[in-house]
Amino acid sequence: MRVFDVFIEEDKVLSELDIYSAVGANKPLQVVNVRVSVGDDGDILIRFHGILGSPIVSGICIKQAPELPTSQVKHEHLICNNCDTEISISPSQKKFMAMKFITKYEKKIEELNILCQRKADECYEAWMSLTATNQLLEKSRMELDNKFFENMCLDQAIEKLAAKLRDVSSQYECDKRLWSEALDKLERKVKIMNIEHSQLSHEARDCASSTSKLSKMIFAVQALVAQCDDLKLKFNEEQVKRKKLFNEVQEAKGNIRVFCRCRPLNKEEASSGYEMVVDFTAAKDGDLGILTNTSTKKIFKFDRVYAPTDDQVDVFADVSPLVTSVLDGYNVCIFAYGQTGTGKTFTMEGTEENRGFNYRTLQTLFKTAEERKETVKYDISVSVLEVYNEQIRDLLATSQTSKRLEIKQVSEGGHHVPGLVEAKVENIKEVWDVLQAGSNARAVGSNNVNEHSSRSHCMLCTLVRARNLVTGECTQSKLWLVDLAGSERLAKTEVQGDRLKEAQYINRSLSALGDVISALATKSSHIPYRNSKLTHLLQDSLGGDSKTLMFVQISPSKHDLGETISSLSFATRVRGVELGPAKKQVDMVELQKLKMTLDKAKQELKSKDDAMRKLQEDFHILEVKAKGKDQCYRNQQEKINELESQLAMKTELCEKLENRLLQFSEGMKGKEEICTNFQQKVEELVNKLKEYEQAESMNLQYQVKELENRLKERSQGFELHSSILQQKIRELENKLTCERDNSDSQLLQQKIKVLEEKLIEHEQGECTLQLCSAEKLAATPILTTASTQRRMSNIVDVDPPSQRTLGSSNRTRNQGSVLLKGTESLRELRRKRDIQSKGTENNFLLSTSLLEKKTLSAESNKVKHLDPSKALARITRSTKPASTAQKACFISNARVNRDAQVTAVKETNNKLKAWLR
Ligand SMILES: Nc1ncnc2c1ncn2[C@@H]1O[C@H](COP(=O)(O)OP(=O)(O)OP(=O)(O)O)[C@@H](O)[C@H]1O
Repeated sequence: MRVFDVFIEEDKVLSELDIYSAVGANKPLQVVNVRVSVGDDGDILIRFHGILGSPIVSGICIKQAPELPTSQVKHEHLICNNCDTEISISPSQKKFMAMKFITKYEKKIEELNILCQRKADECYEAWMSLTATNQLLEKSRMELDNKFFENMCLDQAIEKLAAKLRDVSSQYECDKRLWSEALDKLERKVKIMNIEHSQLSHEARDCASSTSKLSKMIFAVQALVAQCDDLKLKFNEEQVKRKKLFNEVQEAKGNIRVFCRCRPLNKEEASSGYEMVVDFTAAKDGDLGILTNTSTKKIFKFDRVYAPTDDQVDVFADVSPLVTSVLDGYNVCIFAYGQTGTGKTFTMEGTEENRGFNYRTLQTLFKTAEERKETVKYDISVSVLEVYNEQIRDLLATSQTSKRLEIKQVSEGGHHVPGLVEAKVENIKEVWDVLQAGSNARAVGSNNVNEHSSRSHCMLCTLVRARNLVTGECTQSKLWLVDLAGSERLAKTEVQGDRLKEAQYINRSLSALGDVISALATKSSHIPYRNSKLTHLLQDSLGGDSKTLMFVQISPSKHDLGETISSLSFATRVRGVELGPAKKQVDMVELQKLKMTLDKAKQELKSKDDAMRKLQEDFHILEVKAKGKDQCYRNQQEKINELESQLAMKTELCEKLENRLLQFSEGMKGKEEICTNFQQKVEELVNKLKEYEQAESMNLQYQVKELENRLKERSQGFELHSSILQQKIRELENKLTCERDNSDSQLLQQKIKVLEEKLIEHEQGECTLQLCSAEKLAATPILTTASTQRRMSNIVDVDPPSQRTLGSSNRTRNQGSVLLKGTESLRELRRKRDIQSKGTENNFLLSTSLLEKKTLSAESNKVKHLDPSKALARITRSTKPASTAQKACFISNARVNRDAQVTAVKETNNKLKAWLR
């Protein structure tokens, strides 16, 4: 496409100039603001002013313009300054001259541009160093801010810690107060409890002292009571025994007691096939049935009936009370009557495995005597004898003498056999030895009925001498245990000679016994005791005041039925004998003495009873008192125990609380130490921060001063340079006025204007930098938290587009300024900024300077034919936007500058016009 038709208006050289983007393109490019000129040497110079980016030009088509006819050429005239003559010049000459001037001016402009570029570079370098310094400064500020922030954090942490410490200390104080109050309360309670404890202890001590006396009295009374109780117990025991004996006496009253015992069938009888004729169905009631034949049964009644199955123990259990009555001073006679071989010896003597009455009786006597040894002293002696053929034979005599033993009466009712051995026995072993000796010495023969039957009456006499230690009563009693000889009828035995004689003696003695019993039964005035040795010996123990027990021994065999019935009949007769109540065999001499002692004892007992009664009353009173005291003491003791337990608990609690208090106080001490350490650290940090700030501020001041000096120097140099430039411009203006008629003057003027604008902007940029440094200088020494924050916020709030707008508006408004007035406006601006720097924010001026710098940079980029946007970006990267207030201030300042510049440009234009006129 054709860019323009005519290149030079007056002297058309080129008619067309087409630019193509591709070789062989049909249409040329449409390019705006491209200027083409032809130099003196005919070179064509093409300027692409409005091109953005880097387009490739592939081809340029130039067409030479056709020469104008002479009639169309206009001749101009020049007037000589010396002679005022008109000199006609042709357009070509004029053109040549203009070209010369233009070339000259262009060279100058180029030089100025180069100079300006150099200055711009210097300014840029200065700006860059300033930016670096600013960055350093910013970094320092950031560090300072960080430090400040850290300091703030530390302050906050300290405040928090202090608040915590305050809370803890307040809590501690509160707790301490509470604990101290609680401790005071506890101490008061403890004191009260201690007082109460001491009072109670005192009371307890009093009680204890009183109780000791009381206890003494109690002990004494208790001893008396124990004695009394013991006496009572003994008395009761005696009473019981007496009652028992009384009952027994009552039982025995009037009758000789008869027990019937039946042996079992022996082997011979069993083998012979003899039947049992004894019925024991009613044996418990004392009834014994004898089957006389198959249809009839004869009943015999006795005190006790023992079956063959009853052993020695069972039998003796019923006899033992009678035996022990010997110890009470009664004469007792127990004899076994019955047919030979019915078990008389078995019952009285027994065997080693089954001991009989003799052994068991003496055993019981010794046992009872031992039991009563504290109250009664017993002397027991034993005599063993037999009556054989009416002769008394001492079975304990070691040597048989020819002298016959005779029975002699020693006192009323009392009989004695002089020369009879009375073996004093102390224990049961001695008794057994004695019994064995007697048994061995007993004459044992054999006959047809029972080869082992004895043919003599074996008699064991136990003489008991008793002395009551309490009452002093003395008794002498006898116990006769008699194993009678067999009672079988003579006809049946068919004995002859000595055996017959033995049998006759036995029968005679047994019939004498029967006579005595009959006499006793009939209560005859004469009892024929002396008819036989047996009855004579048993005189004091059979009938009268004595207790008699007869064991009738029977055989169960049918073979012995007749003898059995005979024995039972005899026993029945004996059972019917009423002897009357038994009497104690008391020694009369001793009796008198005993009566005396009894009276005395009674009197003593009476007095003792009275004393006892009094003591009992006193004891009762004391007991009641003691009980009351005991109760009181128990209550006091319980209270003491309770108080002691409470005291222990409280003491434990106090100890625990004290321990906790100590622990807490130790913890508090540790915390206080930590807090003081923190405070010290914080103080150290604050001092360090202050020192660091001072050092930083000093450094910054120094750097700013250096920059200021450098800027001053540069501004001075720039002023000098600008004054030189102004002079040159004046010269150029002068020259231009000379060529006012020249057709190229307008173009030159425009170029000059552009250069002036650039110069003014450059100056403004320099001034702004100076102001900025001055403001920094003013702002740096005093750094406060608020100002820093405001500065930060202001930097953030800057609006880049507005800056650009302002920059562009400034640029457009300054286009019409005049160079001279521009320098004046610069001075004015500096003055105003100096004033403003004292009252306005540093950042505002910094941003203003940055905006100026941006404008300058943009213009300088235009000069350097560089991309303005890049230059602007480079500048804006190192700066931060200003706030709205700052923008307003900046706009107002810019307006002032602009007005001043406009007025200056107007004045300059007026002057130029006048000068040109
Ligand atoms: N109750 C009994 N239980 C068992 N055996 C008995 C019983 N009674 C007697 N005997 C036995 O009968 C036999 C004769 O007894 P024992 O010699 O005692 O009779 P006795 O009447 O004493 O005769 P004698 O008149 O000839 O002396 C003995 O062997 C004895 O062991």
